[in-house]
Amino acid sequence: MAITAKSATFVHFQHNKPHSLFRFDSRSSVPFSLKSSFSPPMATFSVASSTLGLSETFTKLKREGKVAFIPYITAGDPDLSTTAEALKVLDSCGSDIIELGVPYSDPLADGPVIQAAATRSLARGTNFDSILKMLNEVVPKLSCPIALFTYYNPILKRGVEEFMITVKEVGVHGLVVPDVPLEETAILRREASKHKIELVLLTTPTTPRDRMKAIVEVTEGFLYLVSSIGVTGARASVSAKVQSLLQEIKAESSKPVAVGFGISTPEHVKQVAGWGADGVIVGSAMVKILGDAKSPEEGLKELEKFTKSLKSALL
Ligand SMILES: O=P(O)(O)OC[C@@H](O)[C@@H](O)c1c[nH]c2ccccc12
Repeated sequence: MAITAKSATFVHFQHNKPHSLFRFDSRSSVPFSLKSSFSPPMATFSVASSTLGLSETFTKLKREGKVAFIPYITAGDPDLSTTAEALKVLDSCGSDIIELGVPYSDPLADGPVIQAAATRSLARGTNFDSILKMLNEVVPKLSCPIALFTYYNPILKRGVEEFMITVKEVGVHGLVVPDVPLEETAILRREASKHKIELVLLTTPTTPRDRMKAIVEVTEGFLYLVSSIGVTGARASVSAKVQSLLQEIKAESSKPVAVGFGISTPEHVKQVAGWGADGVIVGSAMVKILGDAKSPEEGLKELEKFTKSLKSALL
């Protein structure tokens, strides 16, 4: 299904107005009535994570002359026990960092595949506490770090400090909040660094250079370079602009840069790594496999095959 501005309700990343990362298609403003699934913490967790953090992972890979493979999946789709197994599959297939999406009722930056996954997951009753409970059990079995992916409002709803404490307790290393504008990251950054959570910020092909520099300055773990405007979703090709964007960013900072949006084949992975990316992020193509499968077992088998095919492009 082609992602059109209307269906996505979201035209492209807004870069010059600080109020939001995203500009909406005026014909379809997204209602902010939240059906969010967050509730106050029910349980406490404590697990010391023995894995490396995000930036340590990139430092290690750089030393080995390798590029990070970073898959994204939506928690609770098709269900949380399958998510737990999928995390182990992705880890065992050589993922270097895993992005785990917290399903949300208004995923503005997501294309149809991930939006549908979030809807299915919420419909099954997935909520933040059940995700934490699953992570508390699975993280100690993983060798790669988890970067939690959530929209801003659920964090605000839970309280920034409480959110950071809780995710740290279950062993999460990183956090990506795609809809928090740079001007509003101060409190997030303060609480994240207090609890040793690496807050990853995003830049896009239309972010002005001075704004990109400010974002690169404060991002932790790595910089997420969005390859193309629009929403998430597998694309036939990755914009060649990424190559010059990577050069521009690397002229400003030695921080690792991982590229996402549209990457869905081994050729894409090889191409983006060849352009100088320190990491390659694949989301929708992974989510689609789990969402389309006739059973969780089939989904996990297909996920393993697909992940190995992409990872082999980096070896
Ligand atoms: O789905 P893609 O096109 O492979 O892009 C990765 C993307 O899914 C993942 O990083 C992500 C999921 N939701 C997001 C919202 C904004 C930016 C990025 C994301």
